[in-house]
Amino acid sequence: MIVAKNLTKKFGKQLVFENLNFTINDGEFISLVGPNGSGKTTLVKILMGMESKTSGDLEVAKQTIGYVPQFRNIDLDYPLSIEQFVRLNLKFTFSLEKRRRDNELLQTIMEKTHLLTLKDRPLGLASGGEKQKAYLAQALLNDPQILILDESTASLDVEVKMQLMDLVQELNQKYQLTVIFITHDYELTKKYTNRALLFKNKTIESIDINDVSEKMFEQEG
Ligand SMILES: Nc1ncnc2c1ncn2[C@@H]1O[C@H](COP(=O)(O)OP(=O)(O)OP(=O)(O)O)[C@@H](O)[C@H]1O
Repeated sequence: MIVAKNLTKKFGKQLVFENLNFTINDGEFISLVGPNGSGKTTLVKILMGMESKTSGDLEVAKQTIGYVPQFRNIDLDYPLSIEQFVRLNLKFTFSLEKRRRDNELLQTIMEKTHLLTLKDRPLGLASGGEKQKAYLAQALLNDPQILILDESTASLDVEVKMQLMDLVQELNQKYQLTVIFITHDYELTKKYTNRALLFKNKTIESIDINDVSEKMFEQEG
């Protein structure tokens, strides 16, 4: 569970948001919505311990967080295969027993993300959707209870976006994974998420999914 109490963030004199109060329950699929610069990434960074808060509290029960970043361009001659790339998130160990368990875990994750048949494909030659699945698999390797998707679908075409979101939905439903989806996409919010947290006027509002409207996705603050 994630609980924010009067959470405030300033960069120097610039107020990003103030007095955020919200709760995210285990197993929820939440969208984090708001205009450019409203503080979505900053909030997520505070959640992951990468950025400090100015005041208030943000409590996260002892849970591991997996982070799937925005789509990245990868050179065509990037030297790792999909499986080798996913493996980067495994800590090196001399223990043979630990290595055996890591390999089993890797296989399970590759299966869950439907990457087994693609494992030897060079990452640089993989399609946008396949790359995104590889980032997802890498994030899942730490067995997170919370998954953050940072506009992960932004530059994918509609069909591929849906495939990725279907997969995340499957993980959310089967394993009670909490998902926080940072997005500017109205359709995906409506189709996949249970609730929206909307940044507005430097604070945050919880919006029932039935009340989420296209207007909330307009970019002007
Ligand atoms: N390290 C930093 N130092 C100073 N200002 C920052 C820093 N990081 C972010 N900001 C500012 O804080 C505000 C919120 O930025 P943030 O990236 O959280 O917005 P966002 O809602 O994620 O935007 P977008 O939808 O464009 O990704 C912006 O005005 C940004 O310029």
